[in-house]
Amino acid sequence: MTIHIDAAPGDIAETVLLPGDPYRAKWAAEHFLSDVRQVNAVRGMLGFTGFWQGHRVTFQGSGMGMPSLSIYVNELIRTYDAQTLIRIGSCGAMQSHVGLRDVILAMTATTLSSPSASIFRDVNFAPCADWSLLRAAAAAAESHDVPTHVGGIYSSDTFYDERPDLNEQMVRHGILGVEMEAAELYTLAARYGRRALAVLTVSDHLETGEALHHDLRERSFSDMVEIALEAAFAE
Ligand SMILES: O=P(O)(O)O[C@H]1O[C@H](CO)[C@@H](O)[C@H]1O
Ligand SMILES: O=c1cc[nH]c(=O)[nH]1
Repeated sequence: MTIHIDAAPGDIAETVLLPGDPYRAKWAAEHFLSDVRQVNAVRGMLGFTGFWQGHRVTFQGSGMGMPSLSIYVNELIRTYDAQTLIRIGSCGAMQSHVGLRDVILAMTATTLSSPSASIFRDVNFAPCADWSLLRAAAAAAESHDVPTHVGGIYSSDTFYDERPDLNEQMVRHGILGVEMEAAELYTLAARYGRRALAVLTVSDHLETGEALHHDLRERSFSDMVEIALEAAFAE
């Protein structure tokens, strides 16, 4: 048990999929896992452990933003010894060739700040995905009928952004989409020698202003979840 996760030792699988939304964790666990058990409800940040094709998996909500994700990922790694951590999140598209509901595999995650920024001082650390997971996710995506893009994303501290100039620089440098957690996930995975990846579904488009209803963000991103599961257990 930790301060934020009520699971007993052994209740959390080595492979943890992390949606920001705890109700996406509930939907995904009910939809994709068998023999499912709820393992966390502290602060409503739901977690579930079950089996996907014989493999033990935990879906654990991580909340919104890097400070929240940092709490869950620190506890999942340091107390529960999680080895593979895959974020399954929504994001805003930043390029015109990226469409609503497309999948993005985040090779790198640029950020202005993160809970880890202070330990790097003057260094601009480059948070990046685990190569074996990224390669496996790209291969898995080929058998899904969903346009998939691999490249850099931007992990922002704000959803309601007041710095359009920053977004302009991201767009100019080919950043595919914006979300709020991956950079800290990649940094913590690097620190503790774990595997991490962010598989994202485009829920908003910064250029067109399109935005999916919250019900769809919670319960419709099946391709993203399947790609993450297939990557996690690829041979
Ligand atoms: O859908 P999730 O996984 O929460 O991810 C995105 O959605 C939230 C903002 O609506 C932020 O957490 C952002 O990163
Ligand atoms: O951080 C996020 C997440 C989803 N959509 C956005 O536009 N931003």
